Amino acid sequence: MTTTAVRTLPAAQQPIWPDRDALEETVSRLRALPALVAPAECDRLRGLLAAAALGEGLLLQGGHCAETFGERSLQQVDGVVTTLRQMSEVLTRATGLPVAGVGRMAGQYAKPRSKPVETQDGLELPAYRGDIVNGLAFTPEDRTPDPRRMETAYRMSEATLQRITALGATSVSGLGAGDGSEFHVSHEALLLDYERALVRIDPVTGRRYAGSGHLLWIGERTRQLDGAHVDFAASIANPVAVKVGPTATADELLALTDLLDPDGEPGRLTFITRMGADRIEDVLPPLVQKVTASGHPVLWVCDPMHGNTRVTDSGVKSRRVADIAAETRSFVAVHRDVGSHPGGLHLEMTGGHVTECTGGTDRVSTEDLHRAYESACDPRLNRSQSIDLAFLAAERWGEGR
Ligand SMILES: O=C[C@H](O)[C@H](O)COP(=O)(O)O
Ligand SMILES: C=C(OP(=O)(O)O)C(=O)O
Ligand SMILES: [Mn+2]
Repeated sequence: MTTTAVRTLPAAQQPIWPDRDALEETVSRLRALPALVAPAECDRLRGLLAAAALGEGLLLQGGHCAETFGERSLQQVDGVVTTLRQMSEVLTRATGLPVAGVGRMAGQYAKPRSKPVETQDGLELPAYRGDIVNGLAFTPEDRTPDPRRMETAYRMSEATLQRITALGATSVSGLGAGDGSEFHVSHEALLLDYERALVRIDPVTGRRYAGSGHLLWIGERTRQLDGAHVDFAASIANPVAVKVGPTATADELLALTDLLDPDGEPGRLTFITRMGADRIEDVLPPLVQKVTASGHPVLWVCDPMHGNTRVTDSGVKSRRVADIAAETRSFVAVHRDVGSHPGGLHLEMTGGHVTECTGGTDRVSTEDLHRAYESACDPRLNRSQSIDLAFLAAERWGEGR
């Protein structure tokens, strides 16, 4: 498909940029910048995901719902990477399987929203769509989409990758395979002006790679078969994932495998299911059965966060660790029943002591939520709740081995 044709496909969840000149300027500047990740690094991750898809490994993907701009966000990188590493160790010890650590990091700046606008005290403004689009403060200045933010997102991603490298958790080629310190980055490929501007051709192979992150996923709200996001994912050689919610049908998933992984190459395509603890046991089995029967070697991963969001009586978005644990348990049980491999976890989490989800060893209560609610979007597991979940997962995954 030509670039012109790609641009005419419907693209959900895109901002309306008021300043078109600034958009064009920013896009041409981004086009001239180097890719943030290298093709060989993306291929290396694809290899790790292939092992997981074949039952010989696990994916542990985690980080903030929405990364934000500024120094504070860079300071939080260490906590997320360290927590993911500790969780990986717990999982590897219990299962004997290598765990591919992948951050929701260095590019997780764009958010799809349920509503395009937010109203407070009679004032209606555009919804916050992530720091790459607009600001969180409820003012007309902040909420007006500003395309120049895309260049800031690039610079912040660059600084985040440097920080990860400084931690010795660098991805890939440099540190060599299998030494336990590999780390890759991922984000939702939502903002197409940004993603398209960072696609680069690998001079070695001539293949097109997204240069914005190693693994990109398509969200639940933008996975339309005839939409621009799926088309974009089909056009790049990186490993890709798709979020799969409870309304997905087996036919849709089979169509996605045909569009995104026509050659059935393990490691190319991951389905991240996010059904909700109360629905997973009804809706997941037929999907897994039919995709498995088709012979496509997709990697199945559980996001136990997005199907379990609730709004408290005081209007705060939260999640219960008990629901997150229950969906994780059911995910493993469903795959064991079908005979497929439960391939890992996708989490919204942080290394800090936030109070956004309730429960866990440190017993965060609904009353505690206001104490340290720092997320710009969805509620994350704090450090201790993340480690709790790693032990729960280790128990479940360890049982069948
Ligand atoms: O992170 C995911 C979505 O952006 C988020 O769940 C949407 O939340 P909303 O319903 O507040 O728009
Ligand atoms: C938007 C997200 O999830 P989903 O597409 O599954 O709703 C997310 O992962 O933050
Ligand atoms: Mn989220």
